[in-house]
Amino acid sequence: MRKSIFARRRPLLRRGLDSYLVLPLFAGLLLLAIWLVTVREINNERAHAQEAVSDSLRELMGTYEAQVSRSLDGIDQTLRVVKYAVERKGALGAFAELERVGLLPPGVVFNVSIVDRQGQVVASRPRRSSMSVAEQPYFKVHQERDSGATFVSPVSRDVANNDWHVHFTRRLDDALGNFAGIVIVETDPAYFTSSYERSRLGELGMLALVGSDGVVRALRTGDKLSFGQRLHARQFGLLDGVARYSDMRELHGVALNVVVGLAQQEAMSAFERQRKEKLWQAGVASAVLVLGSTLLCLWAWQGARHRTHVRRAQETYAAATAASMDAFFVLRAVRDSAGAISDFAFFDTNSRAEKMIGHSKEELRGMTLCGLSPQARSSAMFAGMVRVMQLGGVHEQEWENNLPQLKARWLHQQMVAVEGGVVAIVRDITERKLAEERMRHLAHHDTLTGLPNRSRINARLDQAIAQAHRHNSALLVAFIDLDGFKLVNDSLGHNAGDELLKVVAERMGDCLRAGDVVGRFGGDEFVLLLNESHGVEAAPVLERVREAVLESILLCDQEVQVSCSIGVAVYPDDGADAETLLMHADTAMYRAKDLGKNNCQFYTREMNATIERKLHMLEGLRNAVDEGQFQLVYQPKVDLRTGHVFGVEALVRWLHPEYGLLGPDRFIPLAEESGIIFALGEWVLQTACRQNQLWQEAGLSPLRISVNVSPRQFEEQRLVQRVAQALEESGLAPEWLELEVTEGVIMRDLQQAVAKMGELRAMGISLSIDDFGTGYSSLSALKSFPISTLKIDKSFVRDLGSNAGDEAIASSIIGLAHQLRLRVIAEGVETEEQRAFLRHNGCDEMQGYLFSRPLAPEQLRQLLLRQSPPDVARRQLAAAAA
Ligand SMILES: Nc1nc2c(ncn2[C@@H]2O[C@H](COP(=O)(O)O[C@H]3[C@@H](O)[C@H](n4cnc5c(=O)[nH]c(N)nc54)O[C@@H]3COP(=O)(O)O)[C@@H](O)[C@H]2O)c(=O)[nH]1
Repeated sequence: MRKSIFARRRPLLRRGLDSYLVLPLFAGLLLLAIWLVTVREINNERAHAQEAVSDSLRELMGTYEAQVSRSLDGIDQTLRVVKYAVERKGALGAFAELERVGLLPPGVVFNVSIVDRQGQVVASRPRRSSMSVAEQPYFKVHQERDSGATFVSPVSRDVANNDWHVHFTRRLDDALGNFAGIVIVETDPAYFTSSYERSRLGELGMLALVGSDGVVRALRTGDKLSFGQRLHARQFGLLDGVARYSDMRELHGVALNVVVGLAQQEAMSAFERQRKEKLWQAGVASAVLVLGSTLLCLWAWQGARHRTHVRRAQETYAAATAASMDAFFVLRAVRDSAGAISDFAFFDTNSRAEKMIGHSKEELRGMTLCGLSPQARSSAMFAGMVRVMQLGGVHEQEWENNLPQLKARWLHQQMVAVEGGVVAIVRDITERKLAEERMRHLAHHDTLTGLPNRSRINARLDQAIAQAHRHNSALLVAFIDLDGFKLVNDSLGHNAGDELLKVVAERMGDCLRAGDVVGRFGGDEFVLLLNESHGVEAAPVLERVREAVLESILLCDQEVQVSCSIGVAVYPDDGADAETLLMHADTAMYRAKDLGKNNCQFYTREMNATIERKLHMLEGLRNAVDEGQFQLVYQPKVDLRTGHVFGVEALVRWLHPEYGLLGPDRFIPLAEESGIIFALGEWVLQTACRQNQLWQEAGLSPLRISVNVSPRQFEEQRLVQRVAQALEESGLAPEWLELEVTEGVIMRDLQQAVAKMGELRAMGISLSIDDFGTGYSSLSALKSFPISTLKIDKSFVRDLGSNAGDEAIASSIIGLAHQLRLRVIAEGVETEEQRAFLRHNGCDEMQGYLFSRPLAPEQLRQLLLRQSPPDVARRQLAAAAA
């Protein structure tokens, strides 16, 4: 069941009043009231009952007293009548007289006797035999005392028949007033209790006739009759173990008391019944009350406990949410007349939410979501909340915020349905989203240029192929490789290289049409995807790109110029899938390189033949060293001042079994690429050293032989070791060996290069920088090179005499070299004009076709002999003839 969180906290007093603590108190008071009323009623009932008992007693007493008084009056009457008759007629005639007038009492109840002064019964009714009562106390009382009153004796046995009787006696006097005997009226004691009525006295009621002497004349309790016992008035309250209400009254004119008693048990039985009934009712009411209040109390206690939990949970929630990094919104659903959710009203928020929304909690409490932001109704947030209210449970979603009131771009929202509304936990995930975007971008883009990377280009190419297929249009895939980038990178450093790539990337981008794509494939390789839909040709874009790349760039305060080689494959003619198109574009690009760079080539099937040839060459190259297919030619180096050959440059040739004699440009890059350069370079080094040593041993003037060292060769760890080995094996002195390295090779890792050059220099070997001017050596770096010669690249020499720029460069290099105390050699000197310029500008040495092409060893030997002094030449010729 959903809990409502919209209930506000109730006031303390109300919470206290209906709390489980008040209930027992209230129940206790009610219980007390019940019992007070019950006890009071019982007491009242008791009082009424006791009053009724008193009334009954009084009534009984009245009745009993009247009865006994009547009986006693009758007895006394009889005594007086008999006395009168005796005193008038004598004892014997008295009864006859009385019987005649009917004044004698019935003999069944009373015995009447006349006793003479000796105590002898002289007459009796009913008749009995004579006997003496002289010893009886009642006779003696009258004999001894002259009293006209009736004496009532305690119950005693009759002398005649042994029956128990109460004796009432009166004194008889003679004419002189002397004692003349007594008159006795005796009766059964039961006579005085015969009026016992069960209906009034109950089973245990009491009637008694007691003498003033305390001796009981007759006592009836229920069916039991007794007499003779002496009892005090208060003892009648508890006889035979039965408690009774009793009353005693003295009879007038006779020393007797009448006593009536009602058994408390019987007299109060109605009351007791009622009392029990009331107690039972009160007991039941109490039990119901206790049970009810206990249950109620338990319920209230549980309720209070639950409220406490809820309160604590709310307090915890409030504390937790207040400190939370997430924004909490408690929103109550607002429904329209049809019951549909039309809005959400703010109910509660935390401080993070206040910040996010720019309103305080108090301000928000009076607002609705759509009231705050009308766009909210169409937002993902609103839809999510409605959904969670309909489906329940917990829902999460991320959405891009379009509500200007929320100060976040991306939000993560977790919603929980509660009774009547939702709790929304909202987190600003803008930073995470941006980071993800960045990550996504990085995964698909090149960090340096920001262009799509290889994986992205592949994906875009797949899309572009699909689109071209759909539209039945052509797609151009251009593979672009920068020419000379390596040189810039190696010479000016990686930062300059990076800058160059960024500029080139930007320029390429500027050349594209809408819908074209440029990406960086890695290193200095770029790929263009150009659509040729609707007959619009893409070739002009390629030309624009080529020209844009060719524009010079200022890097490290130097103007640098690079070009690019472009290879193009066209969908669907050159391939139907991305891989094939890229492969063919790459092939075309290599063809562009082969054709002198800075041009664009469209893929043709023949290009594959070139590639195949290249592979074939590579295969042959692997065995060429072992099979002795290489040979060295030597180009003389001439002193410009003397015109004498002072050294030679060893240049390698490959006598290919199929293709004939191949120049180094055809196989050196392949050897570099494949690593065969290590073995080939070692062979060149050893062969050159051996040849030079042979020439020297043949008596020719010693020459310094120059050997070209390629970049990978120079970087190899074992270079110094290999050089030392070549010298050792050939026996050539180190001063007759020179190694030529290019600027780019040195600049690639300047520190290590300088260290390695230092090692070689220390061995006594000379070092020169080849193709100087085409790299980007800094002057400060140049100072630290342990070199002896700079070689001016033939590209600057070619136009000497006609190109002022080249002339300026050449003369600058010469001046610079001399300032650094280096010798300068110019290569590719083909004309007298060039030689004249060089000589005139102080160039020290030259090599070129003007003087000699590269020569086979024997040809060179002949040339050297020609310039040797005559005696040396003669010796040489003789040696040759021998
Ligand atoms: N790592 C190695 N590189 C080598 C080796 N042998 C040669 N090479 C490098 O190959 C490049 C081409 O060399 P090559 O075809 O031999 O051309 C050289 C000369 O023939 C040429 N040259 C000399 N004089 C002239 C001239 O007057 N005009 C003209 N057009 N060309 C001329 O120049 C090349 C020598 O250049 P350089 O080395 O810069 O002095 C070349 O770069 C060689 O370095 C090798 O064994 N290992």
